[in-house]
Amino acid sequence: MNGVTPFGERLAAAFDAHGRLCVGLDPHASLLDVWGQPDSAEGVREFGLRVIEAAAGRVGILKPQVAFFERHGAAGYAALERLLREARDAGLLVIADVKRGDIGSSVAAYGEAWLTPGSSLEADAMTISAYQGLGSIEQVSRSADAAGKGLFVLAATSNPEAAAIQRAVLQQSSRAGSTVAQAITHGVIGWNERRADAAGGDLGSMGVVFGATVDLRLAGIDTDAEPPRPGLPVLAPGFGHQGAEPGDLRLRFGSYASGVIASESRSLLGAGPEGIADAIARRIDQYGAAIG
Ligand SMILES: O=c1ccn([C@@H]2O[C@H](COP(=O)(O)O)[C@@H](O)[C@H]2O)c(=O)[nH]1
Repeated sequence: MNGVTPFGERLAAAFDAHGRLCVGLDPHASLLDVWGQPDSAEGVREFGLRVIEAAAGRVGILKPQVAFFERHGAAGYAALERLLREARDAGLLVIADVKRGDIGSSVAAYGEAWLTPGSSLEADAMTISAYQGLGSIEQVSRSADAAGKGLFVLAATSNPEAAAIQRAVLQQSSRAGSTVAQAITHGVIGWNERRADAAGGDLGSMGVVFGATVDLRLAGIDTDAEPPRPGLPVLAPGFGHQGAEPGDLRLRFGSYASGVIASESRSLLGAGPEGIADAIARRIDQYGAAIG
């Protein structure tokens, strides 16, 4: 062990302290308008600072959607750097929703940008895709792990049009006969199991993205199976605006429920700067009741 606290341990502590709500930071142009902010880099920065102020101390996890900062070019990235720093300084675990994927050496470079301690874009975890093969994320998985960072690999995403690809059945490889979503999920579970031999911990540091709107069984994921050990972190967008509700959490995720991070963006952000703190507090209570 190199003395860093694994992401999975920090996530488990965030669950214990604040429950499983994750506030999505998605400064859509229409929301900036509601918040009285211009659609500019300054606007997304001010919007983000207020969201962080409302989230800090109430919730444990923040998920900035990087696309809404990238819209504003270099100045948008400068705003995001400031927000990542402020959020982490305020004690929030930050998952950068960047969805990067490429050949292994290029994904590793994305990992250096977002997960290197001290880098200007440092987050606690990032979203990635393995559609160029599970081997393409091996290198970034090792460096994330060494830095105590986390990864969330797209498996069964919330958008309905993803089903055709994610439910497709593999023809070759040791996972022939599995759906794409299942092969990715089992690859991630296997990675956590191998790490657990060395590191222990109740929750792994590598997770998957399962949309809260998805019937996971149709994607080949058995939600009645024995829960994985260590537990599997599941980043679950789709609550709120996309239609899933806290009461769906156990129903949808079954034996994966204990690792679920329930992510909501527009449904909270739409409350505006005056209402967001109350909206967050209400949702925390509802998720708490749903998970028991
Ligand atoms: O499967 C996925 C993966 C990521 N997302 C992202 O989450 C938020 C959802 O926003 P809402 O306003 O709560 O609908 C957004 O950043 C997506 O890019 C997802 O929706 N589904």
